[in-house]
Amino acid sequence: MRDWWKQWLTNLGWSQSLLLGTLDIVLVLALTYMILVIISERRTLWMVRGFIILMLASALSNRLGLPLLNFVLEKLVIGCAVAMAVALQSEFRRFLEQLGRGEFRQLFHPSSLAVPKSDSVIDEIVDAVKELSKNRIGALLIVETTGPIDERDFSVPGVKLNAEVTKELIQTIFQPKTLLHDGATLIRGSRIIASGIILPLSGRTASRQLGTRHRAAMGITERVENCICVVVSEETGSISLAERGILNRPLTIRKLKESLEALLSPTVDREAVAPGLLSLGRQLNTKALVLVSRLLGLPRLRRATRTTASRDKK
Ligand SMILES: Nc1ncnc2c1ncn2[C@@H]1O[C@H](COP(=O)(O)OP(=O)(O)OP(=O)(O)O)[C@@H](O)[C@H]1O
Repeated sequence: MRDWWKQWLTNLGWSQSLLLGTLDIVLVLALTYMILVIISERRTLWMVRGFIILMLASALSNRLGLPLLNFVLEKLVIGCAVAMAVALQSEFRRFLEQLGRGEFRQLFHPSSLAVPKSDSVIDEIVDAVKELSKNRIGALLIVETTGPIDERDFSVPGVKLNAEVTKELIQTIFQPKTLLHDGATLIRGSRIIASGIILPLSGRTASRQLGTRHRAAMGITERVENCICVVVSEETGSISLAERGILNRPLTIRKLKESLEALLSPTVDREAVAPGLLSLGRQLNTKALVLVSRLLGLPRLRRATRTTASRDKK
């Protein structure tokens, strides 16, 4: 196989280096696209961009023959790589898991942005949490931010509900005498998907006061980046919000509402950085049409491009 490949490349002659060069560029582009898909947040992208700049600077200093600068930059690159591995551990974990499961398509497929939570859904959640906290009823809500969570990330997937999010339903679920009060409840968009979900616990050392409910919230949010958890303590009635394995507590109802609004609305920080391949294709198509219409001065083509652009905006 290897000999055949070598023979084929030799037969190609001068076009061999061109072919390999193109293949090299295509593979690097594919890798870059995959990284953008995995990162999926502009905030994190800046960090990766900074890292790439450092690597380029290190390569440049090597080329220019500046050994001292190169030495410092190389050490900096190694330090940053370790820091990034820690900071992006959930992304790395997801990447390795998808690779291990053989889900290659998902590696190139940006998780579609979830329907932004309407104010009414946030209000229903906040009102329910307020009542639960007042009555010291323990609760654990998982709220999806971008894209659905894979059920396999839960220890036990719970009981499917698929019901509209209302404060009455959330409060009813967590009443201590109901069958579903134990475990977590999953909210996707404006629907309650399931209840009685058992989550993986966080391995991080947390405050001694924190029991399994809080550690479960930390566990799922450090494992899955596209969700947050709202926790109401049964013991104290305090409210906590877990994001990326970090527990913010205690929160007032006002602070919880502000945080939910900030985290669940599609703001700049949560904007996807890698467009879907379809939308990428459509954008390229539009740009090509604009160029052709400008060159040829065709009014119809111009109108067509305007229509495509406005469809994209919608
Ligand atoms: N792995 C888990 N996944 C989902 N829910 C869990 C998990 N472990 C515990 N819980 C929920 O937490 C409850 C037990 O809470 P525990 O007292 O251990 O935690 P806590 O963090 O101290 O919370 P609280 O302040 O409400 O007492 C269980 O009854 C169950 O409903």
